[in-house]
Amino acid sequence: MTITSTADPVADAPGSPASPARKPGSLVAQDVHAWFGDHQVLSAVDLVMAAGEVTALIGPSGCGKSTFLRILNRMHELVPGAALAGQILLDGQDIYDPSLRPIESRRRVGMVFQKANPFPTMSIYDNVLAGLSLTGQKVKRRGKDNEADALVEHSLRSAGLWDEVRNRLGTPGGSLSGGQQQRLCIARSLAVRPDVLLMDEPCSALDPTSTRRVEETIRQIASEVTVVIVTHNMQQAQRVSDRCAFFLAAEGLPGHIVEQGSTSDVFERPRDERTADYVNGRFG
Ligand SMILES: Nc1ncnc2c1ncn2[C@@H]1O[C@H](COP(=O)(O)OP(=O)(O)OP(=O)(O)O)[C@@H](O)[C@H]1O
Repeated sequence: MTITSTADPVADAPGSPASPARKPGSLVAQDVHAWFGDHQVLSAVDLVMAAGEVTALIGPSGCGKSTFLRILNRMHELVPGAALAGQILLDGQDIYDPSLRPIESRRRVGMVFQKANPFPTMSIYDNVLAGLSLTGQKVKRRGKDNEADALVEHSLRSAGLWDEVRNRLGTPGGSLSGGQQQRLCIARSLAVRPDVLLMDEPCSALDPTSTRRVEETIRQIASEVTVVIVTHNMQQAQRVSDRCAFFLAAEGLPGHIVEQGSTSDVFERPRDERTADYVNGRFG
């Protein structure tokens, strides 16, 4: 798919990608319902994902966590037959407002996927910058006003990868280990200066050591970008998140949030018996 943009390509405008300062956004889901054709998969989801916090979405397979994540950056509407109702407010503005272009919503709310997907033959350096053209942003890459170098370094530092790749920025992204590739994808997402970063099981393809590095990265980036992460790993949810939402889809019914709260409350003092059973591994 070719994405074209009419965005102003002035690189040094306020809020341009070259400016390193970032501000986490607050995301609020209000009364969200979702369907694939006639099949309703989410019902009445209300969730506040506070600025600068990590929110974990947990729950058994098929309860709608990934669907909810895709609704948060308008990727759900790309699925044929998909529909939704409700509101997603990013810093108070509905991302589905007709005046806001989907491409802008997807820049402000980035996504990191289950399997790392760098461009394998493209250099590490160019991989970091690859998201900019897709979102209509430009940075000056040559001459004394070069802004790209600083942006690449800042993004790789934020993603916890700089020290490992600083001397090999010209080598292909595909030459990195799986865990490094996932952190490269996080750097690529950060380079477009999102307010929120969505992560769909970002460690499920990684070994325990790489998983811990990505988890450290998630904690580090939370000061500059709000994180919403789907995970099946209960220890991971406890290690990385500030707040948790437990989704469940009872037999034949759409998924909904059974319980949400601080991660310590959800794990140590769950109010609902089903939450207690799930977080203690008794089902799912
Ligand atoms: N593209 C699609 N077309 C039709 N139905 C879909 C599609 N994607 C998901 N579904 C259905 O929507 C429901 C929720 O799926 P979703 O992937 O959001 O759940 P999940 O909680 O993320 O599951 P998992 O933990 O296994 O990834 C499931 O019943 C699933 O079969």
